[in-house]
Amino acid sequence: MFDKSTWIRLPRNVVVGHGVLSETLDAVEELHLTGRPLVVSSPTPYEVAGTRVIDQFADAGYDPDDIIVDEASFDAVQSVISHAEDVDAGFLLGVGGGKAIDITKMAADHLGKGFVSVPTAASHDGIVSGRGSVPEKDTRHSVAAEPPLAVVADTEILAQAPWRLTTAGCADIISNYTAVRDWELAHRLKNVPYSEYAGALSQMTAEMLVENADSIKRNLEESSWIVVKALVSSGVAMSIAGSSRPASGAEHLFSHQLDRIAPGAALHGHQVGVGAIMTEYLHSGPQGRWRDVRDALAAIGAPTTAAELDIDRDTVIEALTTAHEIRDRYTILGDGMSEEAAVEAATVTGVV
Ligand SMILES: NC(=O)C1=CN([C@@H]2O[C@H](COP(=O)(O)OP(=O)(O)OC[C@H]3O[C@@H](n4cnc5c(N)ncnc54)[C@H](OP(=O)(O)O)[C@@H]3O)[C@@H](O)[C@H]2O)C=CC1
Ligand SMILES: O=C(CO)COP(=O)(O)O
Ligand SMILES: [Zn+2]
Repeated sequence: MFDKSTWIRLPRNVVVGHGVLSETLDAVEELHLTGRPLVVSSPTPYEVAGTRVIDQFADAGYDPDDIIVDEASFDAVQSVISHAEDVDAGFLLGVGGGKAIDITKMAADHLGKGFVSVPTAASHDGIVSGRGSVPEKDTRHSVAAEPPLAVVADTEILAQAPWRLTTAGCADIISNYTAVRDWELAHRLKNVPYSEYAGALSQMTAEMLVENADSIKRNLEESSWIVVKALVSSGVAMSIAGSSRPASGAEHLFSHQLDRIAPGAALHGHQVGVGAIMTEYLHSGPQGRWRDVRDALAAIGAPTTAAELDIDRDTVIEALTTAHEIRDRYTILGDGMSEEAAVEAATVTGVV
């Protein structure tokens, strides 16, 4: 008997373009959401976009409330949940980078309330995904969360954000190459469920971004357009898969481990990009495609070395040799790299 079933939860409205922040109210009203809007943001995005979103709702007769979060943690999620309950929020808008958006989608999931994603940086592919990524002690959880009902991505705002945030988003997409390789490997070796559609979409998204690398330039708003479309596409791949597998493999485990050992040193996207150079080397060997990954990152101006991440050699080696412990996700790292092998991979690829 055929007894498979799946839920693919995708946004209804994806609004992308110059000045579309002013259409947030329209995008929300079109969803028939009711009650009090709660804007969840972090300090800079609050200034850049949060206040304008609040004003829009206030002018339209809503009674918006807001809360500022500083870190991606379960405590922060809990504080948003408590605040939303206190003010009787009807729906939540996450305004910011990956941190604010992840916290909001997890809080909305717990509350059973609608969630709207308003990215202020094209820095990560969690803009659309129904996953939240949160560190806790020695591990990092990829949690099922409320996918956005609508996404409002204003390319004017994204283009005005620091350029390094955009190159981080590009690197998060380029890392899909190795994430899909790891996923295929886990399927073959460990019978992990694999979705051909999600894998193909994720890989195609990375290929299209690399093909468009020449058009991704500082001070060019069209760059934000190209990158945010890729981030949306990658998030859709995660939604189809029902996991972050299409966009998160060993290169993400390496980055998550860096977040523990060297917190705040570099952006998520930049770390996973450098991780992808080394994990591609592990997949395909010295003559393999790791140079293509490195060159694609270099072409868009993302870091390709530990020094560019502001991380020292020993930290890279420690993160590589311990990354497999972060979570139960089978990757090319298997049951762990020896120190000698980690030094070899990081040295041959020029990361250290
Ligand atoms: N759920 C998922 O599927 C995914 C989740 N992620 C998660 O997302 C996070 C990484 O996202 P990222 O965006 O890099 O992290 P942050 O949200 O921490 O944003 C990075 C920095 O950019 C600042 N910022 C954001 N927007 C602007 C702007 N318009 N102008 C100036 N500064 C701005 C933030 O300011 P401030 O300090 O004030 O916040 C912060 O300092 C990680 O926690 C990662 O795990 C990543 C990919 C996928
Ligand atoms: O960053 C992600 C995809 O780009 C997903 O994060 P996780 O590794 O926590 O699932
Ligand atoms: Zn990522």
